Amino acid sequence: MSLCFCSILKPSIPTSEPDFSGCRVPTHTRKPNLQFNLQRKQILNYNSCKKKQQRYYYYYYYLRALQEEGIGILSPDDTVSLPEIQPRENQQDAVEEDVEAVVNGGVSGDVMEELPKSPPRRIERKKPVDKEDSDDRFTLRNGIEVFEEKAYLVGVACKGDKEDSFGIEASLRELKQLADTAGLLVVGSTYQKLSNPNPRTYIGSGKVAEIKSAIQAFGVETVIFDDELSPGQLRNLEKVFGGDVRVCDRTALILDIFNQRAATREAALQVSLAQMEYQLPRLTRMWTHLERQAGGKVKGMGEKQIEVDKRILRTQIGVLKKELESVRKHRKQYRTRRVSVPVPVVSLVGYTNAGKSTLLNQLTGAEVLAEDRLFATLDPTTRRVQMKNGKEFLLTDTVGFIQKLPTTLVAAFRATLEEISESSLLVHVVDISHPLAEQQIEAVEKVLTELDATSIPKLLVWNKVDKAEDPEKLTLEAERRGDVICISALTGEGLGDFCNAVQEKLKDTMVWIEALIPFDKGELLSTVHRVGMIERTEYLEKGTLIRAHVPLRFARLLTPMRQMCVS
Ligand SMILES: Nc1nc2c(ncn2[C@@H]2O[C@H](COP(=O)(O)OP(=O)(O)OP(=O)(O)O)[C@@H](O)[C@H]2O)c(=O)[nH]1
Ligand SMILES: [Mg+2]
Repeated sequence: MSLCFCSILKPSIPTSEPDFSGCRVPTHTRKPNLQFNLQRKQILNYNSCKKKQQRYYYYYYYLRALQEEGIGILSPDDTVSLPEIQPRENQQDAVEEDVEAVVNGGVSGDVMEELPKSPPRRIERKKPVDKEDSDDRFTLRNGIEVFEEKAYLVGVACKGDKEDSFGIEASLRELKQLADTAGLLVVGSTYQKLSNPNPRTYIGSGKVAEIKSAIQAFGVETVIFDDELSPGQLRNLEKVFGGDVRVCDRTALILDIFNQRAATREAALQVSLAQMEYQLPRLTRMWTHLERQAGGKVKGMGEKQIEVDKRILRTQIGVLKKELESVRKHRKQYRTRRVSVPVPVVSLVGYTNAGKSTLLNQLTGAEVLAEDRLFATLDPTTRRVQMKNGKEFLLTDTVGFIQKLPTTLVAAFRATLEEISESSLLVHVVDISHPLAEQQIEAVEKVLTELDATSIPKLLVWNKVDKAEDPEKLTLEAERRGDVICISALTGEGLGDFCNAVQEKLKDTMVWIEALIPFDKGELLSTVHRVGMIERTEYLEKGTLIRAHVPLRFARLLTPMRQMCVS
């Protein structure tokens, strides 16, 4: 996994070829999916990585990224040629390391059933054989071979914390899913109940010691906290856990997933910007090595460097913002064009993995990626839905929400989410088979409030009824409530009812008009049929008299004909 604490600096990968003899060339030779800051990612990973094989892996892809296109922030003299390193002959397959799990670990309370138990306290794990241990952990993700870092998860349940309706165990389960999505290998987890988080280390000193022993026992490379840590807490924890262990939080993890998945220029820019803004107060760690290398003799050198870095980072944030602005201008023009077509826009919103993209695909034949992973969709996709009765509306798939969604990301995706705020109707898709469906609904409502989208009419949809324990009971409950539709986006069940419900809801968002449409404006009449709801038609001498519900924008277009009617 490559946590994207994007390096913003001139790369410090040596331009002369380092000694990688005996290292394995990545087996997947597919073209790496060049992301906006892939080079920077590889450089930082290279620098923070101690294992020779891993370092070679990052070096290899860094060079490939350079060779492919030369994107990123690099000066021309950084270009180096790909070293010709022969893979070793008769390379042995990885040898499974024998880790003996022992009970009585240091986990307080019952953590997730499916997560491995806590590490042994007393029994020391055999020291891993570097190469074999690494070889086993190369996997292919999104077309890029990545190294699965070993991760350990940590949560804190604060007493009297009403906001955390998910509960610490469910929240950690979700964090594990996020870690899986990011390509990490979760080896254990723990949590602590506290009245207040420790301002220095977030968790108590006993828990810190417990995690330290887990790090040694499992060879943990990354410790992930379920909540956002302050830069100070991050620094202190890294100090206690030791220089090689990376400490990060949920926000950094989500940012990394977004970074891996950003497919369009706008998404890549948004994520890069959010990463840099997240990175700015946390720069310290990258330069502690200067102090260490100098053996303390040139104290303060790292500190000066941090100031320089911060300045560079701020400049780059400015550049990114400008670039993003121009991309957004284009998007706005496109949206304005679309607005001139008076078809109502319906947006799918909901918790990540609820089935939004599957629903869009079922209704429109779109081929949006839908998979059992968190944050499969980052960019909005809009398609036209044609109903059997000839009516139509535009359906937009959007990025999924999650509890504890970092405010930086909500802000970063605000532009993309403008799609939502300009919709006539929001369809809130819920995975009703999920044990925490209610809590997920609340989390989505919270984000919608942050986005000022509460005034837009909503339709609640219970998806995945086919997967629910008692689908019949759910259907009865939905009928009793009257404000929710039961569907299965996967099997297509209930989609007819869904479209009718959308139509009904859209009607509430339309305005009532009476207009006399001249016979030579036939196309206007057919538009009314497609996007509005005609209740009465009368053929008069001067044209067709209609009484109908139409979208507000379209009503404006019909103003002259509405006046003709009055006269
Ligand atoms: N059993 C069942 N599975 C479903 C249904 N709808 C979606 N899924 C599955 O749920 C998983 C997530 O579906 P997506 O459509 O990608 O979910 P999404 O809401 O777009 O997720 P993000 O893009 O991550 O926000 C996929 O594996 C789908 O096949 C359904 O009605 N029934
Ligand atoms: Mg999706």
